[in-house]
Amino acid sequence: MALDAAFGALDQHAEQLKNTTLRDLFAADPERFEKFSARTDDLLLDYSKSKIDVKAMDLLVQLAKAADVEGRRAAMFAGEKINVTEQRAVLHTALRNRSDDPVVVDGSDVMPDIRDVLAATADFAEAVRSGDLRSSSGAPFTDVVNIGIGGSDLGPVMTTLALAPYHDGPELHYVSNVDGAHVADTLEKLDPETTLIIVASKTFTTIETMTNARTARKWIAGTLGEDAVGDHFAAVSTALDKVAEFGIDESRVFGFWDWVGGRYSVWSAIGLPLMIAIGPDAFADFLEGAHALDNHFKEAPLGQNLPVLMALIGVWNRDVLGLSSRAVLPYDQRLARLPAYLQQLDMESNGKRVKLDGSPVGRETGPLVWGEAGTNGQHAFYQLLHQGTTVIPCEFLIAANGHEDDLKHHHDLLIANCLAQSEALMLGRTLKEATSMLEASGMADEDVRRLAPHKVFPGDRPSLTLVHDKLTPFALGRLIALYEHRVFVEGVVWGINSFDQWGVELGKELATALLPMVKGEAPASGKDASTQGLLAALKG
Ligand SMILES: O=P(O)(O)OC[C@H]1O[C@H](O)[C@H](O)[C@@H](O)[C@@H]1O
Repeated sequence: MALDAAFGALDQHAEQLKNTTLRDLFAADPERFEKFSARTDDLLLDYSKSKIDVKAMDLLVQLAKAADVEGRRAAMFAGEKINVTEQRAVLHTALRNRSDDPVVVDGSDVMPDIRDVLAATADFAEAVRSGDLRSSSGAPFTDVVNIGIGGSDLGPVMTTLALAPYHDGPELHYVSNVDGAHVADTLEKLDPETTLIIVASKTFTTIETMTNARTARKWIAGTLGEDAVGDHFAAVSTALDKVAEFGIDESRVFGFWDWVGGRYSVWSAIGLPLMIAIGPDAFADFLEGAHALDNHFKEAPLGQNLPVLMALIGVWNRDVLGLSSRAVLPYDQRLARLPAYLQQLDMESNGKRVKLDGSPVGRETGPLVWGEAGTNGQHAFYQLLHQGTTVIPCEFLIAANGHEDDLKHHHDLLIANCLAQSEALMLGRTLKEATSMLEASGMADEDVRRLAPHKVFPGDRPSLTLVHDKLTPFALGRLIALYEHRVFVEGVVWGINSFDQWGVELGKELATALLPMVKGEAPASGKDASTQGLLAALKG
């Protein structure tokens, strides 16, 4: 079936399903959970609370076939240059390839280089952790500051928090924002004598990172002397010449390659801060988890393939049902930064409006991704999820076990809350149910009539739930890879390039042009009236 026809069949089927609620679907089929859930090892995806039936899933799998998801998947793993606008391969999967299989780009196997850099980062991380690597005054490093932004920040930040129970190295800090408050607040707490700075930037040109790196350099040189700088800096980049210009010794520079997208780079040397925090062995488990999911993605049939299923439900919600956002709701405090991480992964990848050939997509593409850790979100924005006029598909994440063995009662409450939310969104509460509930409380009839509409929940609101055993390094690696491949499959179905990010360029260009005007070195003439007015308000 051609892609347009596959979409057409889905649109038609959605029309037929329009008047069937999730309540109806559950009432009609006691085996709905078995039919619409899938597993790989201890990772379970429950998609039964999505507005789908068997026919919708069949049509969605046909859509995936029509879009040649299988062919595109094979092309990605094989190192073909599927990032066509930048003429690059897309090989973050090679970074966590734990098999002996070669991965060939431009005729040569990239695995030996990957293994070399991984070994070098592991040696460096071990030396920092053990205290073998010393500061300029001979002290072991107690603190590490990673300076980077976007993909050179969010992955390490998110995973460092997620794996807090595995930390046994120096303390990690992250500086990303060009706002001087970020670097100032971070460095203020630290002793330069025992602080190591990692400058992480794929391009080594990003203005935020370079500005923060120079400020940190001044902080070290200003307190410990210019000669101390070399002992207190390391770098991660693909632009080794630019790192050398900055003055970081090449023995402390860890490279990666243009076929690693920034938002897919946590598996590369960009993961160095995480490796310093949890150690190379736990970092290897993290890679193993991602590799296991890569194998699942490659091998499982489309209808049992977790990232494919998540993508198809994503396309169904966004494109067929027209739901414009999705909320990521991890019931895990240590995944508090996952929504921010997924915002870059998903929205930078699939926030596109033209296809590979430059023609308009003609359908909806990537949704707005947002979220917050449960249960905090429940006491903030869930009101809108349950009773607002906008339907927002939710994605719940929960582990069967926490790390706090003596606080199991907390975890039971966490699970109960997580399940209650998806149940409430699905079921809702009818006017009849609200009325009888109020009547049963002995309320006067007039008050019942007045209050009942406010107690109605429309329900029929879709959600996915991901369950796993425990948030280990392996489980975290697997979870991130799951989302990466989900984004990939959605991008393939929409026919877009998920691996470039031209949309971030215009703002950068304009900021560069505005800087002399902000500094008062150039007139603001030629700017629109609003920009001129704002400049005047800020700079007088
Ligand atoms: O690692 P860098 O080259 O410093 O890039 C950092 C980030 O900035 C860019 O503007 C892109 O939007 C991101 O994809 C990237 O991760």
